[in-house]
Amino acid sequence: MAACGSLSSRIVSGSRTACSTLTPYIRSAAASHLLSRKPDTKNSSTHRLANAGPRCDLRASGPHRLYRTSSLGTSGNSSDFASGVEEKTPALVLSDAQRRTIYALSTPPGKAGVAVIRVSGPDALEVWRGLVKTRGEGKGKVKACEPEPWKMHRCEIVHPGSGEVLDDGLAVFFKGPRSFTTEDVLELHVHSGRAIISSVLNAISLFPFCRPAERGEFTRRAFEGGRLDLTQVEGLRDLIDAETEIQRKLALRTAGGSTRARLEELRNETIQCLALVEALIDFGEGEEIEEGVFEQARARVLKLRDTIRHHLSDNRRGEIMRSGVRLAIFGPPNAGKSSLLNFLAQREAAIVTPVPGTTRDILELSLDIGGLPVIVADTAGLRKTDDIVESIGVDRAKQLVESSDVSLCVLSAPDVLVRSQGGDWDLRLPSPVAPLVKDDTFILLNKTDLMPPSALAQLPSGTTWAVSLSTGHGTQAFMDSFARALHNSLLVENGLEAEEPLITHARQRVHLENALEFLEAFLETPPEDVVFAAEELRYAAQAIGKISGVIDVEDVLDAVFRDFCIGK
Ligand SMILES: Nc1nc2c(ncn2[C@@H]2O[C@H](COP(=O)(O)OP(=O)(O)OP(=O)(O)O)[C@@H](O)[C@H]2O)c(=O)[nH]1
Repeated sequence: MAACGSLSSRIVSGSRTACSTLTPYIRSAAASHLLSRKPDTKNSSTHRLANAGPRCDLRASGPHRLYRTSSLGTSGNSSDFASGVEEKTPALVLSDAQRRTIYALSTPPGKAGVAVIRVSGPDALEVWRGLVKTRGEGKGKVKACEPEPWKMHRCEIVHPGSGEVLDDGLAVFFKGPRSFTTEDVLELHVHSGRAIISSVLNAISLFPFCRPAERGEFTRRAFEGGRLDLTQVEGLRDLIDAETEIQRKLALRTAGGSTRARLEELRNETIQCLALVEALIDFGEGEEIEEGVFEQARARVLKLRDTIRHHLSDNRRGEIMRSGVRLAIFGPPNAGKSSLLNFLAQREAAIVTPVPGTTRDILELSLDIGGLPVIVADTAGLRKTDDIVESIGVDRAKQLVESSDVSLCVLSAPDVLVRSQGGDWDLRLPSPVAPLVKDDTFILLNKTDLMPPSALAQLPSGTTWAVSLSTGHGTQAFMDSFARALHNSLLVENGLEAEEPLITHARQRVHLENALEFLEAFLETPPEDVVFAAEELRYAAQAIGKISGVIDVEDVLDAVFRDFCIGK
C-alpha cells in the first residue's frame, strides 16, 4: 500500500507560517520560475489530455499561498516573502494548475527502514538544489552540487530556509523524459518515521511551485506522457494489489505492455480495413483502385471478428484471476461447512457448534489456494425451516451458489452414504441440496471418522473427496487435489494450459464487446452503403482505442485512476 492522503495534506496545511523562513535562494528560484518560464509545449502526444494552462499566469487567483509580487526578486529579507496578506502591493496567487511540480510520500507512512518521497515536474531540479547536500567520496564535507542523473547520491536533506539537517539519506534525480512520469523526478530516500517524513514534506511544500500530489497522479502523468497506456496503468494497480502468484504474474505482464501490444494489433487491423473502405469511397471501384476491395475488407473483418469473439469467450478468466475465484461452500446443516472454512483459513473465522443451523448468513474470506486467489464463502445450511432469519440465510445461500464461479458441496458422510441391499454404499443427496449439485460441483464427504473404511472405497475420484475435518484424516490429499482441480477448471482448456487472457477488467470487456458489435454491423452492411460501412469500422477502432486510451477517453480516466493511492 502506498501512502494515503492524510499525512501530506496535514503537513502542507502548516506551510504558510514556515514560508517566513525562506532564504533569498528560494525567492529567486520562485521568481525565475514565475517570471521567465515559457509555456509548456510538450503536451502534443495523442495520449496527452488537457493539462494545466500556462504555469505563470499572474492574473490567476485561487485559495492557495499568497506571495507579494514585489518580493519576487533576488534581494530583500526573507519575511518579505511570507505572505502578501498584510502588504499593500497586490498579492500573487498560484493556482494548483500553475504549481505543476507535485510531491508525495510513495511508501506507507509509519516506522520502517526507508521511506521514499517523490517529486515530479518541471521544478524537481529546483527542489534538489534547495534540499539536497551531497557527500563526496568517503567522509567528505557535504555541499550543494548538481545531480548526476539516474545515479544514487549519498546526501543530507536540509531545510531550504534554515539549512538545518532534516535527515541523512539518499537522493536520485531522473531526468525527463527517461523517468516514470516522463518529467524530471527527484526521489528522496529517508529514514521512515513520522517526524522525518513530516519535516521533509513540509520543507518541499515551501517551494511555491510545488503542491501535494493527488491519488495516482504520478501514474497519470506517466499515462499523459505516453509512457503507459490505460491497460498498463490498470496492470500496475493490479500489481500493487496482487496477493497471489497468479495475480502477480498476470499483472506484471499487463503492466509490461503485453495487453497493449495485442490491442494495438487489433486496432491496426481495424484501421487497415477502414483504409480499404475509405479508398473505395474516395476513388470508386474500377477507376483508380483494383476491384474486390470491399470483399477484401470483409474477409479481413471476418477474421478480426472471430479473433475478438475468441477473446471474449474466455469465461472471464482474466477478471477471475485478477479479482479471485468465487467459491461457494454449501450443503445441509451440521455437515462441517464452517469447519472447512476454518480449515482453509487456518483460523477460527466461523462459529462451529453441534447445533444445526448455526451459520445464518454468508461469511466471505479471501484466501490463497495453491497460488490462486479465491474468495471463499460459507453459507447457511440448506433445509426447510419456519425460522424467518434462517430462511433468508437459506435463500441467500442458494443465490450465492448459482452466481459463484465454483461450488463445493459439503456433506456429512454418515448422513448421505446409505448401504444398499447388495451391500454397496450409495450417495443420497438431501432434497434441498440436490437441485444445486451440477456436473461441475465439487463434493466433500466429511466426518469419515464416523464411517467404516469400506464405505469410502468406491468414491468417484477427481471431484469427490472424503475427509475428517475433526481428525485431519484425508485433508492434505484433499487440499492438493482440490487446488489442482480449481487450477484446471480455471486455467486449463481442452487439456492444455489456457492462453493468457486479453481482458482482465470489466471495463475492457465492455469496450471490446462494443467493438464486436460495430464489426458485426459492418459485416451486415451491403457494399452500396459503403459510407455507413466505413462509419461502423471507425467506431470499432475507437472502441478498441478506448481500452488502451489512445483516443480521447477523459470519461474513463477518473474511474481508472480513482483507486490509486497518493504517491503512486
Ligand atoms: N465427528 C466429526 N464431527 C465433525 C467433523 N467436522 C465437523 N464436525 C462437527 O460437526 C458439527 C457441525 O460443524 P459445522 O462446521 O458447524 O457445520 P456446518 O455445516 O457449518 O453447520 P451449520 O452451521 O448448521 O450449517 C460441529 O460440532 C463440528 O465439531 C468431523 O470430521 N467429524
